[in-house]
Amino acid sequence: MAEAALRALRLDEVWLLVSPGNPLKPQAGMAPFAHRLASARRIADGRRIVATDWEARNGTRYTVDTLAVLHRRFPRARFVLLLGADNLVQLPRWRRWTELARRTPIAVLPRPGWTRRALAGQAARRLARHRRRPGALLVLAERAARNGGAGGRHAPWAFVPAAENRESATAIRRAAAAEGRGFA
Ligand SMILES: Nc1ncnc2c1ncn2[C@@H]1O[C@H](COP(=O)(O)OP(=O)(O)OP(=O)(O)O)[C@@H](O)[C@H]1O
Ligand SMILES: O=C(O)c1ccc[n+]([C@@H]2O[C@H](COP(=O)([O-])O)[C@@H](O)[C@H]2O)c1
Repeated sequence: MAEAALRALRLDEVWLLVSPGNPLKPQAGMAPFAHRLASARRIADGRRIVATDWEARNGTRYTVDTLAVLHRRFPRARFVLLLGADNLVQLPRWRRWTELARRTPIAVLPRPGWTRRALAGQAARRLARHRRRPGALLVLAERAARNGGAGGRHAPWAFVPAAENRESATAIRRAAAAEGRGFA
């Protein structure tokens, strides 16, 4: 997902923001934060794909708050929020999601069983007039920043056509539990 986004959106870096706890997911069965961070670090290359404990260090759990802190801390950087298609379906349940989508460009990657539903879902319909092609996201974000940034236009979003990947954290947790492996 990170590699496809790097290429399609022409990003400088992808940050894997390891969540201290998704506000909409039960903690039960979740690997401890340190294990999840270590696991993300193993798949990152430490150069263009970087795993980070930013949310844990800054005390934010809701993405709208995390991005507000990131924008303040790195005012010259242009951030794009990368989401799997399942999360676009869920987006209307996120805290202050319309504000999040207005301020932050979003790129959605396909996920088996979710892509079609996501592109026909509530968030996609509500944001339809702000949809652009992937290559345009950063150009538009740069233009918006030059014209006054957050107070200006609605941020764009895009669907990134990429190969689908069947992996799922739930399936990995289930397989580990069934084999009595716990968290590797
Ligand atoms: N196979 C996948 N294809 C596309 N996006 C994915 C895939 N797996 C995870 N993602 C996306 O990566 C982000 C982090 O996902 P996470 O690490 O929670 O895995 P998950 O498989 O979605 O977890 P769970 O199974 O617990 O719901 C989310 O935006 C999710 O949509
Ligand atoms: O801000 C919210 O209300 C919100 C609700 C659900 C999920 N998120 C974030 O979405 C990201 C993906 O969640 P997950 O569990 O699918 O990896 C993770 O950073 C979560 O904190 C954020």
